[in-house]
Amino acid sequence: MNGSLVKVTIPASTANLGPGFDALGLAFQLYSVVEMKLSEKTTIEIVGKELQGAPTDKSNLLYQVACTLFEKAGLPAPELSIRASSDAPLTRGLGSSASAIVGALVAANHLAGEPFTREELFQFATEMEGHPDNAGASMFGGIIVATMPEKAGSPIPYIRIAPPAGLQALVVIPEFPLSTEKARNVLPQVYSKQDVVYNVGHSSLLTAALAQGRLDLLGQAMGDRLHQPYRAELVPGLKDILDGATAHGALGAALSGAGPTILCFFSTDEQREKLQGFVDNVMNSHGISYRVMILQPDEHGVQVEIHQT
Ligand SMILES: Nc1ncnc2c1ncn2[C@@H]1O[C@H](COP(=O)(O)OP(=O)(O)OP(=O)(O)O)[C@@H](O)[C@H]1O
Ligand SMILES: N[C@@H](CCO)C(=O)O
Repeated sequence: MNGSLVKVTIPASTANLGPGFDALGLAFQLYSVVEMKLSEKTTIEIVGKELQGAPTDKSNLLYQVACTLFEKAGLPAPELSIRASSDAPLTRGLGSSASAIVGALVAANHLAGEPFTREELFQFATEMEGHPDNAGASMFGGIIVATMPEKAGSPIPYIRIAPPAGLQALVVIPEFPLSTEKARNVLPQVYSKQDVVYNVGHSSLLTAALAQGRLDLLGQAMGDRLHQPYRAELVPGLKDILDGATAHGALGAALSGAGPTILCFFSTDEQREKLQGFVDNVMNSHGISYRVMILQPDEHGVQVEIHQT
């Protein structure tokens, strides 16, 4: 039996950045940790308050993903000792499921003797999530531009962009959870040509602005008509923040992933202070409990330490 303990640190992430629905992701310096080793009998320990509620039996996502990795490698289902903790909350739009999937794949791949490359692990993570935005950011760090491949089962085409210098995010995290499934179920099946053209233009401009460090264009480029207008009914305060953020210090604002977290980009202390007062007013006027975090982009993606036991 491989006696090593694999410790994996995975960044949380935000997806979409407004118009880049299922295509753009950004990693944050907000981390979860998965420790995994082969064992006689499976045990799963969940540490800290953010992951409370996650199952501690073999239905746990981390165990399930590790088993899938072993199966893909042609190995029998393993018994594992798993310990998980996180500074990022579950079901809030900060990519917890993607970071868990990425962490479990990377850890299990080491225990299985590294049969797969990082690119292949990204493909598996994307297939499990159904879209590459959060998974790419957690795997590689920085800003990820990615799409599903034309042919199922093929490598995921993506480009990583270094985050522009000085870019920071103020994230407003409501206390209530919102599952991605619920937030996808409110989206229409069909869109008008005008709305599709709007998003193609905005997402393209946003990607180019991020690549060239044009923070001045984020406010215009982050407009979206594909998901935020429909998800606003699930997130009190979202519409007010999206409508008013750039007049109150933000470079641009968006729903983070499927929500309910709301993301406001800024780059100076003055902008942050103005924004903080604005979001406090909006959230309090809606009577919503929330917390605010200031987050910097993560540049490294998933990190691995191996400890011999
Ligand atoms: N460390 C973990 N251990 C077990 N299950 C986890 C872990 N992290 C996330 N999950 C599972 O992922 C679910 C959350 O996934 P969901 O896609 O709804 O939200 P999210 O990933 O936090 O948000 P988003 O995808 O919008 O950024 C949790 O309810 C839980 O089942
Ligand atoms: N792109 C996804 C992210 C959440 O997993 C969505 O907005 O539904």
